[in-house]
Amino acid sequence: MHQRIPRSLRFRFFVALGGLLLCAIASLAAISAWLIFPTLQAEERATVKRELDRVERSFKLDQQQLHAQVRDWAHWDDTYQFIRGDYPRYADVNFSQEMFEDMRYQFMAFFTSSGEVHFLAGINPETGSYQTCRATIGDCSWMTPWVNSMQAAIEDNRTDQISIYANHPPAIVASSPVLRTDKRGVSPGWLFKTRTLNSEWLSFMEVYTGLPISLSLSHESAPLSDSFSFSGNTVVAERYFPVSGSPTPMSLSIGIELNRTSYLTSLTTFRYVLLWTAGLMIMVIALVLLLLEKIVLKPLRLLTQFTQQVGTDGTDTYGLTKRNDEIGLLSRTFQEQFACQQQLNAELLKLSTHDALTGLPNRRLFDQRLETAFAEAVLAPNALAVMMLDIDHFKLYNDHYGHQCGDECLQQVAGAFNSIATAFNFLIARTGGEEFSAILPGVSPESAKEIGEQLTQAIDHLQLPHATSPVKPYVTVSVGIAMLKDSKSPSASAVMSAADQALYLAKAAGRHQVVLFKPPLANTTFSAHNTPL
Ligand SMILES: Nc1nc2c(ncn2[C@@H]2O[C@H](COP(=O)(O)OP(=O)(O)OP(=O)(O)O)[C@@H](O)[C@H]2O)c(=O)[nH]1
Repeated sequence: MHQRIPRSLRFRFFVALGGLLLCAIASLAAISAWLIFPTLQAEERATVKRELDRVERSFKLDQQQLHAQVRDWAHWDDTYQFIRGDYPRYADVNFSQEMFEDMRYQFMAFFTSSGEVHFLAGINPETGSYQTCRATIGDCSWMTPWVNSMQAAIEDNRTDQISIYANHPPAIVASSPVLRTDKRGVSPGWLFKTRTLNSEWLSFMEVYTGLPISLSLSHESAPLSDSFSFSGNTVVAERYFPVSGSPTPMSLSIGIELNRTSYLTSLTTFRYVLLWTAGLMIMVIALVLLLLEKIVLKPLRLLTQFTQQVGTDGTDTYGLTKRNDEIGLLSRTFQEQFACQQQLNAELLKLSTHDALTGLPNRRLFDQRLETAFAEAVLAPNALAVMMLDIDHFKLYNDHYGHQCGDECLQQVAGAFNSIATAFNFLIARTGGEEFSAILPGVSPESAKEIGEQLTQAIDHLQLPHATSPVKPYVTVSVGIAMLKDSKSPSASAVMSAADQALYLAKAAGRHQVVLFKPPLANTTFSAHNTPL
């Protein structure tokens, strides 16, 4: 039966590894949420901002070109003469609908130095027809808002600059004072040119920038700023420009719509990388677990079972001791240690149950065996004889030959006793200094006496010299025997006591004899019935 380990190494390792895996996944999620995704989003915003910058540069370039063209025209002697009234054919020679369309001009206005209209030309946004006038009347009345704004700019001294007019659609307006080509003298007036930011202009900008562009006017003044709106696969970004020449504060916004392909591709790639990383991590951990289970945990589990099993039947069921690794070494060491411990236990047991001098069982073992034999005899019921044997005049032996020789004598006597006990299969123990006891289960009184005789004869045959013995010139023994059925009460101690009494009689009767205990008869003394054989 293998003991279950509630907090096994395997359990602890799995828990630790599970925790580690959770931490790693949580870290990946945290890094993604707080580092990778914001970085990707910031990168996307930067990309959109760069595109807005590019569109703004194109827009500014268009304004500068218009301004440059206005200056070019305004600083031309022909224009100078025209505004002074010295070149009447100027308009016919230089202006045409094709020129306005080619240069993407909507409207052109010449003003005198006092701000009066000198000449106006433009393409009517309603009809698309080219018109030239000297005043904003009749077919040229559509020019009135332009002229008003421009005259306001002249009054405010806002000339020689580029502005955005909040018309519908809005327009960029460039102005310059008219001067001679060599720029000498006083300006006789001003030249204004407008370029409407209409659908044609948007198409032009789209071709120029390669981006879809939108334009809108807002009735709120906004500083130069950006706004972004991300939705699905597209991002709409707008850049706001302040608008001049309007009675109320207004702003113009140029918007672009961009595909989020790059961002979404990066996102998808990153998610794939993340998934693959997590998947690979789980796979590696599963593989590590598998290897760990196969290489370490399973053998360790078997080793645990082996250590439990070796204590009971000692078998190496899983062949662990044959392994050439640490588990094999541990198993072999454990097996050796266990064998060594078993041997030590056996030796300890022998030491605690056997007499060190003679090697015969000692009193402790004798008492245990006597209790068992007694219980079995009572249960059977069966005959049980016990025997007490004592060397005669051993004190005299010791005194004469010395204690050392006494020990050797004891060993020889014990050896002779043991031979007989082995032959008749009974237990004989050294239960005192020169006293021995035997248990003879299932023997009759006669057989017991016979065995007693054989034991005394065996000692006689040893012919161990005992010069001071009054009995014989060699070592002799006396034997007392008692049958369980003859003892005073049915107990192990009672039968031993009876055997002791029989031995006493044997000694009293001159020693070197076997006496069988006889139970006292009514009105008779105990000793009268226990006579030497
Ligand atoms: N050498 C030796 N002597 C022992 C040992 N154990 C007991 N003896 C001796 O055995 C002797 C027993 O003497 P007693 O009890 O007087 O009996 P005895 O001299 O044999 O006389 P009886 O038994 O009456 O015949 C003592 O002198 C003990 O010292 C032992 O282990 N070795």
